[in-house]
Amino acid sequence: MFDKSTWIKLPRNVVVGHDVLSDLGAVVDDLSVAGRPLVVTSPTPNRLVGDRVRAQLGSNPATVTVEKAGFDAVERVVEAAKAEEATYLVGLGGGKPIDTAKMAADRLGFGFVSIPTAASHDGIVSGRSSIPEGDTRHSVAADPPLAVVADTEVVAAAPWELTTAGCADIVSNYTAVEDWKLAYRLQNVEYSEYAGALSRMTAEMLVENADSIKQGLEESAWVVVKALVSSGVAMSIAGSSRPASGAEHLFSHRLDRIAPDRALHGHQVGVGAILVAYLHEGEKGMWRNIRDALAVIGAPTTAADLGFDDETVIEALTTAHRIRDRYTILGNGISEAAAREAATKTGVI
Ligand SMILES: NC(=O)C1=CN([C@@H]2O[C@H](COP(=O)(O)OP(=O)(O)OC[C@H]3O[C@@H](n4cnc5c(N)ncnc54)[C@H](O)[C@@H]3O)[C@@H](O)[C@H]2O)C=CC1
Ligand SMILES: O=C(CO)COP(=O)(O)O
Ligand SMILES: [Zn+2]
Repeated sequence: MFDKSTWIKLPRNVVVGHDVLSDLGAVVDDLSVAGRPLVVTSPTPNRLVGDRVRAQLGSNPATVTVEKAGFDAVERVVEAAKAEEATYLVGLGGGKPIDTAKMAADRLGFGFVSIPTAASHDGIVSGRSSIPEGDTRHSVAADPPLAVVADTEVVAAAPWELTTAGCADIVSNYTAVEDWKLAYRLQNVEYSEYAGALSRMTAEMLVENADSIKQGLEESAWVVVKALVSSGVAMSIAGSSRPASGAEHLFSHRLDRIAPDRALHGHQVGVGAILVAYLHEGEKGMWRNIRDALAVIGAPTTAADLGFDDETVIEALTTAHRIRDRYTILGNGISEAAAREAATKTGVI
């Protein structure tokens, strides 16, 4: 008897482009969400476009400003939503307020709208939240946004390193998919050909366009946001972050525990992808293409670029497998000698 089933949750409206913030009211109307919104943002995005967003939402919606991500912030948003009798949330800003809104919406059983002001990683469109707590970080499943409204004029004006971090998060899909396939072959982990192919194609298209991704060009923001959307869709199809998160993400999550907020998520996973590609295929493999693409974009390719010393990178690489139960090329852990060889041969240290 055929007994398979799948449930793919996707955003209903994805609106990307020049001045699309002016369409926000229409996008929300189209969702048919009744009642009042609560805007969840952080200080800079609020200062830059908060008033424009609120004007589009009508009825002068209340705003919660998140300075620091974490479960406390999620709780504060939940309480504010109840106090304001809000019926849906609007996440406005970078990954921090969007993840907070996503988690709070999940807790409340509300829908939420994502308005990214930076293309810093694929969490701005995905159904995953990454919430820090103490020196750990929880990666939690939630529903994806009902709508994504990404104004490329706003995104293009964000600090350039946020965009290069988003690019590197996409480039890291190469190794994430290789890890996923490996887990399928060795551990019989469920693998989706569609999600794997979409994720890899997204990385390939970004790398092919790497030369045209330039600071100050709104077209670059367009290319990167579209890639982040595509990567988010791959995760939705898979029903997990597997298509976009393999050993390079474990490495980054480990760095986050050793030194929180030292470097951007995307930059860490980019350097992780160089190392992990080397571990998969050795000296003649993809790692050079990954490194060169990151270098063209202007993303970090070495430990020093990230602001880490060599020993921290070795520690993170040899202990990354402990982060979560996700089979990757790291298996049950690689030796210090293997980690040092990979990091040295690739020029990461
Ligand atoms: N859901 C997921 O899969 C993932 C979620 N995350 C979460 O995302 C957070 C990191 O994301 P970020 O976007 O780096 O954090 P963020 O929201 O703190 O933004 C980074 C900085 O950029 C500024 N910014 C944003 N847009 C701007 C603009 N248009 N102009 C000027 N400044 C602007 C913000 O004010 C902030 O200072 C982490 O705290 C983590 O919790 C990180 C990785 C993956
Ligand atoms: O960052 C992500 C994908 O790019 C999400 O992955 P995690 O599930 O490892 O948090
Ligand atoms: Zn990521």
